[in-house]
Amino acid sequence: MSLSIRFSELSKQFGETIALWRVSEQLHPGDRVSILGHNGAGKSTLLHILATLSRPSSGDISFSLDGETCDNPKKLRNHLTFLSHEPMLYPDLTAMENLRFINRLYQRNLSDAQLGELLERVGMADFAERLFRTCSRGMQQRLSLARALLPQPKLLLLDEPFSGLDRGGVERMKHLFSNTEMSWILVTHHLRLGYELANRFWILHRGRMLHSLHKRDLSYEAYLRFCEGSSMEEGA
Ligand SMILES: Nc1ncnc2c1ncn2[C@@H]1O[C@H](COP(=O)(O)OP(=O)(O)OP(=O)(O)O)[C@@H](O)[C@H]1O
Repeated sequence: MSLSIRFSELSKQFGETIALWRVSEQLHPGDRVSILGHNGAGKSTLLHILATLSRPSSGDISFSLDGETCDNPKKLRNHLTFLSHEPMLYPDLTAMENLRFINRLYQRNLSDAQLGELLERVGMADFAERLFRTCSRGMQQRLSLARALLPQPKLLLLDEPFSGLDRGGVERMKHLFSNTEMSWILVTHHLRLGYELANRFWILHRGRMLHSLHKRDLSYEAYLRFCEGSSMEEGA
């Protein structure tokens, strides 16, 4: 199963605020995109629309599964998952119980051993029996990633996935995002990580797509200059 997205002239307004203005792009299977831009540039707004969680005020967006147009959000959400600021996990369930619940929700039939392996991949194997509400912020972030990976999506939408993670957590996520056939779209203020991991870059500025770049032939210095053009500061 492959997933592609094409959107054109997408705009989103919240009352008087123009969050996105006539943004057009395409996402092909295997694309790894970093979305960059200053605070309020429209990155999360775009990600929410791509996640089918928000509708644009105007413009067109079309999703294809194996080349067939699909406009059923429920079906699409089986193939794309979203790691947002909200953990979307149950505070009074343990890490493992949360994964069992998500497993049933997506009807994936993974065994406890497979769920254990997933916890291992995100570095949470030692905390399988810990209640989610008693997990530290970084642990919660790791478990949120496990939730997003569990359905084995074709596209992972990632809003600041590195926030709250220690160095080991960042390294694990880097490894996961570099060694996957999944497409992903990453919103980040970490310019270096955004460059290292992605093969495409969408730079937003005041709701507009200022630059859409491919990594081939684009040095880190040149990339930084494009980012600086939208007056961003380099992240850690
Ligand atoms: N639900 C909302 N209601 C009203 N305004 C909103 C809403 N969501 C976003 N906005 C506004 O839309 C604009 C774009 O916000 P968005 O969250 O997409 O930016 P961002 O690039 O993700 O910013 P940041 O880097 O700070 O997370 C901002 O001016 C924001 O205040």
